[in-house]
Amino acid sequence: MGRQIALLIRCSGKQLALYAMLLFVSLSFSMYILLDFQTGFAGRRIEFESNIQFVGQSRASLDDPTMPDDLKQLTQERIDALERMASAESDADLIRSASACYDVELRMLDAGYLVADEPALRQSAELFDGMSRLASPQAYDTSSQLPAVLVLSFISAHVPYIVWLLPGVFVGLITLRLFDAGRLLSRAPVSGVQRFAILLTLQLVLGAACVAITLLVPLVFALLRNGFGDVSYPVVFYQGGELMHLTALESSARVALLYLLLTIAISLFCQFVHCMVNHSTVAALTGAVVSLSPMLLQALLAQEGGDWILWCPFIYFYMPSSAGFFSYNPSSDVFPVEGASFGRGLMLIVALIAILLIAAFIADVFVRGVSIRRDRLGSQATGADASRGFVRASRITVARGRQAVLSDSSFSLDPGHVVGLVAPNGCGKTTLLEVLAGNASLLKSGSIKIAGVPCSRNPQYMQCVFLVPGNADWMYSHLSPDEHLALVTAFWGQAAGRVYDDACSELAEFGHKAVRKLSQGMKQQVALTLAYVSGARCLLLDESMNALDPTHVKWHSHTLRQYANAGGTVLISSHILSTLEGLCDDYLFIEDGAVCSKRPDGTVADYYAETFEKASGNVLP
Ligand SMILES: Nc1ncnc2c1ncn2[C@@H]1O[C@H](COP(=O)(O)OP(=O)(O)OP(=O)(O)O)[C@@H](O)[C@H]1O
Repeated sequence: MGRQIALLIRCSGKQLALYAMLLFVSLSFSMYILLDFQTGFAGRRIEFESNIQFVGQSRASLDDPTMPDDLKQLTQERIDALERMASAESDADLIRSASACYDVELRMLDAGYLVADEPALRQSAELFDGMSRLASPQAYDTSSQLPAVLVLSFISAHVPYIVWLLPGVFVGLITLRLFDAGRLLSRAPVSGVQRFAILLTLQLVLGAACVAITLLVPLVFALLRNGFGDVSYPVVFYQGGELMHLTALESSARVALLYLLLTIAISLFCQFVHCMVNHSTVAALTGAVVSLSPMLLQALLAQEGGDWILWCPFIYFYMPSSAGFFSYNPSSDVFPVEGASFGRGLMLIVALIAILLIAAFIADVFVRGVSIRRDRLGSQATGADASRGFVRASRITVARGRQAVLSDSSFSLDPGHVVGLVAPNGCGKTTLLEVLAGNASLLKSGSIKIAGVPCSRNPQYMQCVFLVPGNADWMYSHLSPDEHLALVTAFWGQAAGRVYDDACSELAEFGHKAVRKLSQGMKQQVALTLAYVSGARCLLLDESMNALDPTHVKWHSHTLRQYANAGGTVLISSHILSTLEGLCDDYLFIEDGAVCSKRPDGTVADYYAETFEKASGNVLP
């Protein structure tokens, strides 16, 4: 499994690089703006300066003989504090005298001499008291003065919340796309548990890489611009009604931890949704929309906080709130709800991730497991005339939704045979190939067995069979043929023989190009080579040679013959009957909604004309 995961990580490397580039451009731009951003303290300084203008007025009021003595005393103390602030030579002096000033104002408020917003005043007094107790309190006016490490929490507070969702959605999208229904790896012979473990590990590794990239961009930027700074720089803020003290490093570590957990939660949620809808884009978008809930909850919180909100893990993902406010700057808007704390949030988030993990696992393994149960039931049906053969279909009825496509059909395919599948458009060739390839949900009754294993997505069955669909959508457009070959070798784990080596060397010329840049014929060459490399004993080819040039038709016909001679079974559908003519030993025709096995006396083209064209009266002059 390690080899498979390592390969998938390597295959995702290009997308990761693209992510890093996009992020670098967008974050660098916002960082450029943010690094000159005024911190809250700049506002405080203005406030203090305007207070000092009132010193003169206050001093004059001291001459009023009617003024009570205790008020005179308090006013004098306030004037002293404001004057100390005005002449403060260091940040420490400024903060300590501001704290003394708030303290006097509080006493004036208590004595009934001051009319003010009491909660705000008390909070400011407490914050400045907390700051003034720090060993070296400092007051930075702009973000470009902050220690580099603190820029992470500063950025977390200012970058739009949507940026923090990007890695989770991105990781969800690129990992789940690999296993989307119909894609190459969705048919890999791995168990549900193994696939789940692969996806989970991939999400963790890529998620951690994305988080590292996202945090590294502002960190490098800040290092260049701000210098290293002091990692023990104090951060003071309110949380759940309590004054908190953190160092810059602790605050940034909280940001990184929350970010990683958020990424895991989103990608897990995407995986959970993917089990239900089997569409990676829908899953990733749903994950993104749900992940926006912290913003909605914050909006709710601002209006009315209720105790219930404390039990919503999503609100703790709101990083400016949970990780400590972005600087020394005293803040009162961090978790206004009493009882909310980072510790509690962490506990709830971990519980949420555990629940998502279990839910995704159950959905992934058990929801898909339904088809296995049905297949077991199907396998109990006894065959009428299909008692031998490597592939055995016994009285099968196949339907797409309510529309029956094939009814009550039995046939068998022997090893060493190349069998042509012939019928007019829409008769059910593709549907038959899909059901033979393990899509048991199409099988309504009867049984299909390959090498004695009942049709299902279970690994033993999927190991025996390899379907090459008619179009190239099942391959990964951003990966090269070489990467596809590596995936098939890693997941199917077979690949042997000279013929397969020859097929691979045929691709050497364009093996490094992304599949989306190949022509139709080149894509078909890649697809056929993947089939040989899989080592599956039964190949199902859906019009897989229609775009090949005559030379490649000859080459692959020869290869398929060798493949059959080595004990393989090939079922190939095509409308180009001349291609089948020189290649096939037997034929399956679909007539009147049922499959029948025949070896026509004359050419297959004559049989086709006789059976399908004359029957429909659709004969050209
Ligand atoms: N995805 C689908 N959803 C619903 N019905 C489908 C789907 N694909 C095919 N069908 C229906 O199933 C029937 C058989 O289609 P199928 O694609 O198996 O035929 P075919 O013989 O492969 O045709 P062609 O030669 O044109 O490729 C058709 O009636 C078609 O309308």
